[in-house]
Amino acid sequence: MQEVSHSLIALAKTLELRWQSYRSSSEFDQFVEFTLSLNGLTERLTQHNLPGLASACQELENRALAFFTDHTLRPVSEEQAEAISQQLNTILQLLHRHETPAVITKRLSDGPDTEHDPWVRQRNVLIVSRHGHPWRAALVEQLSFYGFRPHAIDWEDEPELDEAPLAVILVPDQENSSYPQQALAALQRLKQRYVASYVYCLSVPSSLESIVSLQRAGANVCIPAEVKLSDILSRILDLVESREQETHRVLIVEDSKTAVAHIQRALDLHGIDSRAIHTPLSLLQACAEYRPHAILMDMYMPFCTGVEVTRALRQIPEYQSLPVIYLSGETDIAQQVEALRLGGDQFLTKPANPIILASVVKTKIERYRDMLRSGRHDSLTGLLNHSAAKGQLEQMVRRALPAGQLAVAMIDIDRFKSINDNYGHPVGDQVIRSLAWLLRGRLRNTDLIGRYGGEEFIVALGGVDLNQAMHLLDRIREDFSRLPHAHGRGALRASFSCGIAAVPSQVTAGCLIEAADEALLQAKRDGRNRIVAASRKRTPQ
Ligand SMILES: Nc1nc2c(ncn2[C@@H]2O[C@H](COP(=O)(O)OP(=O)(O)OP(=O)(O)O)[C@@H](O)[C@H]2O)c(=O)[nH]1
Repeated sequence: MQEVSHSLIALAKTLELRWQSYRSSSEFDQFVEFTLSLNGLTERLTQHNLPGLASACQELENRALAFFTDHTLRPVSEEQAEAISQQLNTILQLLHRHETPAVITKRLSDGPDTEHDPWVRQRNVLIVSRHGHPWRAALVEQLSFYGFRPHAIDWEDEPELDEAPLAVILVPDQENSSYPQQALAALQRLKQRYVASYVYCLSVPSSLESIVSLQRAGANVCIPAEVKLSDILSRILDLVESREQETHRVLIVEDSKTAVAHIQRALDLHGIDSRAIHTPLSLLQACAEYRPHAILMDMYMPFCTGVEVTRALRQIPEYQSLPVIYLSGETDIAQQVEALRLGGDQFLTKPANPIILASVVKTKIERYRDMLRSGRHDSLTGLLNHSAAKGQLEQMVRRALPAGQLAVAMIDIDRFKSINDNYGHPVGDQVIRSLAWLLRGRLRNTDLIGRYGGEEFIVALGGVDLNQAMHLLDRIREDFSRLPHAHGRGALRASFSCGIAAVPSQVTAGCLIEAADEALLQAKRDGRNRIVAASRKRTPQ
């Protein structure tokens, strides 16, 4: 946690220094360096799930980038520089204020009933609506269950919060009609005060005019009128779900050493790892060893063209969708189109602007990762699916043994068939999703959470022993049993049973799952809505 906030603050410090260097020298090169730092900070804020701050940074970056393309704007006027200084100061102040709460502080609590249990995310969400709006109470109740601190205010009220909210949710009085002036004014006021908070406007009619006016006033997300409350919650929960931080690996296929140095510098500045090969003949070996997430391919090389190499690469199933970005001095549009038709993903003209190069590479890699992820994730809940969860558990066991700690819980919703039978499948699905959100909201990013079967989930907690896991999951069990699930005639309550096993009693992923499953069956036999610890050491088959 410390490490994360320090790295953000260090980046902010560099940014500030670069801006000061530019201000004292007025050299455009320094301005470029400042923009590069800004871009790095935006990326890092996105990775740290601070979308509000990231978009504030992005806005400043766009403002700065205008000076790259429009030469008539240079040198930067005093007035423009002052505006940039102010925008930068606001971002830096917010960043310092966010320093601790910005990062999810989830660690295993030593004492079970401490007031501020670190496993629970205490993050403010501001709901603005007319007094007594029916959605207000429902949002407050649901958000509290998932570990948020909701605050509801009327349109004209000033919020009294100890820190900026993660999100602001605007609920208009009338569904599916344009936001009245009073709501737009409140939105503007709040956005000015909480620059970094993410603003959701609910029940927005599908008219371009309405969406544009809300965006101008500061809305980040406009949710159409037909979207249900449960889906709105899922979007807010997605906001806090951190993505695993992974490095981006890029393989450069380029015969010119100068071009390689230029590209590697640009990638390096943006935290992208790279390796270069000077001949396409060693491409397959480099791909196997380095496992790149994208390839930057020169178009014209001594042995063959980039297009030929890419076509050959696409014959190998493993590399069929690996992003390939061509780099060439080629400006002939027809040639570029042909190159893309033959298997490339993007064409950049050399020498590429470093910011554009890094941003294209990152975008392509993110899309590629999303595509890979979709095969590993369950579509109803967004959690890891059965086989991906098993694979990840095996890795966690390997990392934990021989001396580390790891606990595995199998969780199964009680009498789920009767929920489906009495209230219908869509309500059953909603109960499954609610449990997924609760687990996502309460567990650490490093924990494994998977949907193991229909209404069965698997959880693996690294660095945690059996007793600690029992305590933690029991709190989640208790909260889940109190959570109301809306249906056509009111709300129902559900519960789950859970079995837990841990290393070192169990020494393989298979043994952990079997032992936890056996304990889960015992929990069902003992009356459900309870947690049972595995009692027996299993021998690996
Ligand atoms: N709505 C919905 N139902 C599902 C899904 N996957 C499985 N189910 C249903 O979940 C039910 C599971 O029922 P059972 O295994 O008999 O167990 P149970 O009713 O939960 O009872 P206990 O586990 O003994 O407490 C079956 O009726 C499945 O059809 C799903 O994705 N959505």
